[in-house]
Amino acid sequence: MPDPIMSARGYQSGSEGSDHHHDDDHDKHFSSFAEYIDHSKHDPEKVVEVSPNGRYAKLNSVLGKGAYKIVYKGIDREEGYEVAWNCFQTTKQEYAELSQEVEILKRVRHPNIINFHDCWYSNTEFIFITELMTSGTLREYIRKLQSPNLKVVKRWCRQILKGLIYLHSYDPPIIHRDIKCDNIFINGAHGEVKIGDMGTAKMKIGKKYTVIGTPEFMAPEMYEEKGYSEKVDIYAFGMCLLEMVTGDYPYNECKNAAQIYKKVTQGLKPECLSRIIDPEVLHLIQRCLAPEHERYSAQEAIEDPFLGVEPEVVVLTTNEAKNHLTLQVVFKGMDMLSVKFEFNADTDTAEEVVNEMIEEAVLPQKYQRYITHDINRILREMAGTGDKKDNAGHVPSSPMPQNGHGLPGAISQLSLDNSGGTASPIPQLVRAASDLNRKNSGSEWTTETELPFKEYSLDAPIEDLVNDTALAYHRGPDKAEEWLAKLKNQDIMTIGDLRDLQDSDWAGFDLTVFASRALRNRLFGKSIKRPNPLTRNSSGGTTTDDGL
Ligand SMILES: Nc1ncnc2c1ncn2[C@@H]1O[C@H](COP(=O)(O)OP(=O)(O)OP(=O)(O)O)[C@@H](O)[C@H]1O
Repeated sequence: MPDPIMSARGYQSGSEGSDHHHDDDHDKHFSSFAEYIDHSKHDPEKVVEVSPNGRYAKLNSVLGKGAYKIVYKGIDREEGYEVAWNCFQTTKQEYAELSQEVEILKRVRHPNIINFHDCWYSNTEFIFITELMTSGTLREYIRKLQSPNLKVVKRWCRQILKGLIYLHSYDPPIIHRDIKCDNIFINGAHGEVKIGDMGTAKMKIGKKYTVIGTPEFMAPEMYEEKGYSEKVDIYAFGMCLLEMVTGDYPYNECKNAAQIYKKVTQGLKPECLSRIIDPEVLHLIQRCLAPEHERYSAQEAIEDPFLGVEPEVVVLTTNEAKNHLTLQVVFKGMDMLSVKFEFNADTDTAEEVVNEMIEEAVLPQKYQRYITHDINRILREMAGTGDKKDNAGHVPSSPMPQNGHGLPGAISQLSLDNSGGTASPIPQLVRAASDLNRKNSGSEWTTETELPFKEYSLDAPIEDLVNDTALAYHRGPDKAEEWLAKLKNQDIMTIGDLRDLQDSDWAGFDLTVFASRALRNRLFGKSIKRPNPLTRNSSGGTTTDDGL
């Protein structure tokens, strides 16, 4: 039988070394078996232990050591990915007392919290398997980047707070108790930040150097031993933010824990706080370090102006005439949150479209002014592009005032001026408007109210609905084609297929908010409710439905 070690690791004696091995050891030549054994002891990929259920393997590679635990690289043999194998010295009795906490930890699942996969007790050690983080801790990163810029700091803070919001939303809240930059881990490639060292705070009680938490990051109420709440994590987060922006460990002016204790209980803040000049950062830190009853919750902290998400509207596509735009509201700093919609510069106004999306709860009300302003900026820029081409001198003095049809007033004026001249070098936006006016007066275009409501049979092809909808909402055949393709991509072929869908299914079609709603409204026989600023009732509600 071949020696399992030798065959597994490809031992080659000096003279017999073959060149057909291609793993890490392959190019190494050992002069003796003893040398090979010695090498394999240091081989970081060597499996040195296996979990009782056989799923996890511990490798011969230490990722790091803390005051309480040693962390090794491990492998999840079922899924084939690397994990962190954590070894924590404790008694079986203590381990047994943790069983309830462990069950909770197994259920904690959040993108900003390191996953806890499994645990067991073996030979004086509590062993637990967690997600492996590849780029070390936030503290190491701060040292590496010297002083990270505020954009990066904001991104980190949002992620940490999202994790805390999640933990604190449990009933009773899960309190981490040891938030600090060493317990926050980074995955470098995507700048992903996750809270780690979950659940070990309790285990550290009764150990030699017992404090729950780390003195510099401990809120005053933690020293008082009168009980504390999840707000201690926010205090610690405030200290982390202080470290992120100053690069200094808080209270590094203190020589020992006793000095820190004295300062904290007297309400004296770390010296490095006085170096912060940015008023927004300072405000957030102060709200996190405030006495417990005045301190931010995690939710309040993430909504602080320093971290507030800034929506930005970007143009995804435009037609040649630049009057049919596909726009997207992107929330900088919020992963994945964006809203895509179509905008018809001839018939829509920024105000109406934004109001509509707020009514439909697609956008939060608080961004109304911001997004409206940004859409208007885009429209102005579009009109501006046209201006450059307008060497006939038809430059709108102010392209943005809106007329009742949502067309920038000065532009619609211009379109009338140019209605007869096809060769006139009018702005593209203006030319499109005049084209549309002409189409609307003929049979090619119509408004929805002119299309009678139609009951589609269940086996009718979706083309019927899509084409009618595009026609009703002034969208051209290209749009109809686009919508059709997206539906057919998901195997939607007939009206019956569409009628069976849930709201969540519609969300998966990659249709714009507008397209999705227009199709549904047509299918279920409703008109889109659009607030008309000209006919608001006294209570500020909407009285009309202009049928668009
Ligand atoms: N999930 C992980 N992925 C990668 N490395 C890790 C992971 N968890 C811990 N480490 C590494 O192991 C080291 C020790 O872990 P940690 O600091 O959590 O130990 P501890 O004894 O619980 O902590 P402390 O000394 O802060 O109380 C960390 O500094 C880090 O380098």
